[in-house]
Parts: sequence; structure tokens; C-alpha cells
Amino acid sequence: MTRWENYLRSAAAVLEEYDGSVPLHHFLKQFFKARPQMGSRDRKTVQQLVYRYFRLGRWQMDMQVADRLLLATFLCETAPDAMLEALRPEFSSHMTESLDEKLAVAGLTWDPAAVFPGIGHLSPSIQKEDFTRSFLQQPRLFIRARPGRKAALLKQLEKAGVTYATAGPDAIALPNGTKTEAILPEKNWYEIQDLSSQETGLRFHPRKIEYWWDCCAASGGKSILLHDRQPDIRLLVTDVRASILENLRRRFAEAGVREYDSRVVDLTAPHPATQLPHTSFNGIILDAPCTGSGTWGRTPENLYYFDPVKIAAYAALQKKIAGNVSKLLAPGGTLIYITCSVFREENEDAAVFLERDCGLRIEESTVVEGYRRFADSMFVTVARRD
Ligand SMILES: C[S@@+](CC[C@H](N)C(=O)[O-])C[C@H]1O[C@@H](n2cnc3c(N)ncnc32)[C@H](O)[C@@H]1O
Repeated sequence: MTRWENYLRSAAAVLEEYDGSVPLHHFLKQFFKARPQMGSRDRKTVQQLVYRYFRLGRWQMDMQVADRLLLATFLCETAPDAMLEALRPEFSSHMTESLDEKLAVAGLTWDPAAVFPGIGHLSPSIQKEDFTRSFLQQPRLFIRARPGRKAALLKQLEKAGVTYATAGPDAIALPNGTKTEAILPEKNWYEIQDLSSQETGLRFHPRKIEYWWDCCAASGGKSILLHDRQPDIRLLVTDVRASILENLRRRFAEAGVREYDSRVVDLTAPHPATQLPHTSFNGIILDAPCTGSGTWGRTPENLYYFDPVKIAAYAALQKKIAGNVSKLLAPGGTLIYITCSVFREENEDAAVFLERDCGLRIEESTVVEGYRRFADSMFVTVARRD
């Protein structure tokens, strides 16, 4: 058996064992740990094959696994590929061609509905063809330069010979796999944060000494962004998970965010206000728990395993939380509702709920498109209490 056939066999073994119940990168770690005979190049090749396989979602499922792995390699890669040269020479001379030309070579027609689960649920502004084709490429790694640090960061990247691109005022795109911790040792000069996520923060307009609440804070990515826009605010962070707030404390300490209050609170419980130190906020960031469907370019196993039936449960959870927290928005205050989802029920329908059921006025509702620029796609609504 050639080494190419061996790689295909190992990738097929992963696909046979993996059932989508844990993130693929966790599964692969365990899979490789149990096979210490595989060298780092073998692991990398098998991992790439498996990720590419999932990038096709459930399109062309009738194919043999090895054929589908090779097709995925042909469609996802643009550089010459030794495995294709050996096993699919009829593909390998077309690597640099457009996707349409490659599909013609393979004799296939792209099918957005087969690639993406729940295509009928997409937010209306999303262009289905471009969106689903974007899954063939992994989104980039983005960092956000913290105030006054961009020039120094760019210098460090240049010194290390890293190819970067600036993408907006504070965003820097890096090649995937860049060892940021080694190259950029001043950890409080930047945050790892997707480009679209950074752009949701353009809607945060905190003024000095205002009360702001990041109510689903997780490890605090949005709060640090908020702090960088105006450090002199009174900040409350909450989350239902105590462990993630521990991460937040460490991350805040590293980022130099010291003035804040934190609480573990379940925002679906009745009367969450009774657990808060303050009950009227000038600004609320509701970065809601969601399907994460706008980030599946990074976790393409979801294209294969996600069941659209789950969308309704997320939408119900989001409404419950939005209904509870919006009551604590002060007159004149703004609630910024964010998801990293591309589903209408979690996005535009939630904005309608904020307006009709929570009595807020919607100032802006936007899909922050990432799929044409190697970033995640998100949704943001700015709602005001008049
Ligand atoms: C999308 S994440 C927030 C990401 C974060 N804002 C950031 O920028 O890094 C959503 C968070 O909502 C939290 N969450 C889920 N259900 C909740 C509930 N019932 N009450 C409060 N927080 C909840 C989750 O634990 C998760 O950390």
C-alpha cells in the first residue's frame, strides 16, 4: 500500500469512528494519542483530509469515502497536491482554476442545500451560493490590536517574517496556525478576535461612568472590546457558567481590566435582577448563546452533523434571555444583541421580538458578513429604550 492510500485509510478510520458528539479537534487529539506510531506529518495530512471532507457538508454522499476525500482536496486546495498527482492526475492539472472550472472538470453541480444544513432558515440577506462556497476555505486567524499597539505589533510580525494583512482600523489577519504567543509576547497588546466579532463592537458607544452589563460574557471578549472603547465605565459581567467566569478573571487581569463586578446568573430564571448588584443599565451587551452557524467555516463537522430542528430551541432561549434582560435597560439606554449565527430565527426574528415584545426601538439590524473575506458571519441589532 502506498503512503497516500495509507493516509486515505486513516482518514476513513477517523470518519468511521467520529460521530459529531464532541468537537472534531478534541476527537482527533484523542485519536492520534492512541496511535503514537503516526508522525507529525502523517497526523497533519490525515487531519487536513478529514476537515476537507466535512467542508462538503452532505453533498455527494453517495461517493466512496476515498473518492470524496480526494474530491474535497481538489475543491478546497489551490496549490499542487502530491496525493492528487499520484491518485487523481486528471484533477491535479486544474488546481489553480476557479471553483466553477473545477466543478466542470469533476462533472458535478454545486448544491448549497446539500452543503449547508437548514439553508431555508438563512437570514434573507445572505447569498446562498457565495456563503456555501466559502466553506471550502478555512477562515483566517484575526487579532485585534489594543489601543495604541498596532504599529508595534506590525513591527514584531515583520521581524518574525509573518505575512499579515490589515483588515480595518484594529484588525490584523494572520495565516492560520501562526504561533501568536511566541511571536507576539506582549499578551496585553492584542486579543485574538474574529474580524466580524471586532466589528460588532463598532456599535458600542459607552460614555464615561455609565453602567454597562455584558450579560452573557463568557471569557469576556466583548467586554474587553467595550473597555478599550471607554475604560471609565461601571461594568458588570455575568454568565451562567462559573468556570468560564474564572477564565474571564484571568483574561481581564492579563488585559489590565480591573474595575468590574462579576456574578454567576442564569438569565432564564425568573427575576434575575434579584441577583444583580445594580438593576438599571445604560448599555447591555447580549452576545447570546446560539447555534454558532456563522463560525462553521472553522468547525465544518457541523455542516455534516447539525440538525436544524435545534434552531427553534436556541431561538426560544434567546427570547427568554432577551425578555428578562431588556427590563433592566434604563430609559435612553441601548441593548446590543449579537449572535454568531446565520439563521433568521436567531437574528431578524429576535430583533422583531425585541421591538414587539420588549418595547425597544430597533436602530440597526445587520448581518456582519464574513463569508466573502475569510471571517465569521455574525448578526447585530442595536435596540434603544425610548
Ligand atoms: C456567545 S457566548 C458569549 C461570548 C462572549 N461574549 C465573548 O465575546 O467572548 C454566550 C454565553 O452565554 C452563556 N449563557 C448560556 N445560557 C445562559 C443563561 N441561561 N444565562 C446566562 N448566560 C448564559 C454561555 O455560557 C456562553 O458563555
